[in-house]
Amino acid sequence: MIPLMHDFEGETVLVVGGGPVGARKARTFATEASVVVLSPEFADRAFADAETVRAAPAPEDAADWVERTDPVLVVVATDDPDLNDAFEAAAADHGALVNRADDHGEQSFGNVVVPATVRDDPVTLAIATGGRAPALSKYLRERFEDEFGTAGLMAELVGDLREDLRDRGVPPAQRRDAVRLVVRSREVWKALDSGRSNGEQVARDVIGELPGDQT
Ligand SMILES: C[C@@]1(CC(=O)O)c2cc3[nH]c(cc4nc(cc5[nH]c(cc(n2)[C@H]1CCC(=O)O)[C@@](C)(CC(=O)O)[C@@H]5CCC(=O)O)C(CC(=O)O)=C4CCC(=O)O)c(CCC(=O)O)c3CC(=O)O
Ligand SMILES: NC(=O)C1=CN([C@@H]2O[C@H](COP(=O)(O)OP(=O)(O)OC[C@H]3O[C@@H](n4cnc5c(N)ncnc54)[C@H](O)[C@@H]3O)[C@@H](O)[C@H]2O)C=CC1
Repeated sequence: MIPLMHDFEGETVLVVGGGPVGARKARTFATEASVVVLSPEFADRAFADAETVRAAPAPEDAADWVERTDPVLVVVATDDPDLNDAFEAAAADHGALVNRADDHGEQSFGNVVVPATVRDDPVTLAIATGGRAPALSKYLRERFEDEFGTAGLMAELVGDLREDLRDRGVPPAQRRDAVRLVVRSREVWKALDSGRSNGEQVARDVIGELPGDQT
């Protein structure tokens, strides 16, 4: 499977099933999309600012609910496999993507998997195990969060640096070398722990050491 990024801003995501898993997926997608959670009962969990709709659709009602809510993605997270099948089919008919929380097998076209995600804007790191060991995805996410808590700051710093070097007319090969030096520099990472301006200062020192003729 090949990960791709999807922009859900301004879109609707329908989550079917209000258990702990439905709640987790609702929180994931509510960071960007309008989320509707459809379920007869809701677990005592946070659903972020998702709209919760109390209903217990039967499999034959699935198409109606999908038409009515018009989602680009349907997350199927009930404990009823027949109902999950019906919502998967309705999503496909509607041209929406589908995420089945109860399936770790080979995914057909239009079926997507939700990875564990490290987010430190503008950095996004997605982790998956081909459905084999989601608990490992979670553990690796926690490790990366601990290890690279300043990745977002580094991305901002490097983004500004690239623009600055471009504006100053530095040729592409030298710009690339400079950027590579900065992102690989332990000193810059360390300096970022005490803030952006420290990181920036150390980055400038590191670039100063760049031989002009390096390719
Ligand atoms: C295929 C996939 C489909 C999908 O949901 O997209 C799927 C499927 C299933 N998960 C199951 C179980 C668990 N899932 C988690 C946790 C997460 N599961 C997530 C994704 C995925 N789970 C996709 C594959 C991702 C990959 O490739 O790794 C994460 C990463 C993202 C998210 O869901 O938000 C999130 C961590 C979020 C985070 O913290 O960052 C835990 C850990 C825990 O709860 O502590 C357990 C219990 C331990 C265990 O069973 O391993 C079961 C069995 C259910 C049962 O036995 O009844 C199935 C169904 C099956 O395997 O058939
Ligand atoms: N992908 C993942 O990370 C994981 C997936 N799972 C799978 O996801 C499923 C859901 O997990 P949990 O939330 O822990 O289960 P759960 O049993 O706590 O929640 C199921 C939810 O579905 C709702 N539901 C029942 N009938 C419904 C209907 N007609 N329409 C809409 N909603 C209905 C229930 O009210 C409940 O809120 C499990 O059956 C399991 O197969 C479980 C753990 C992790």
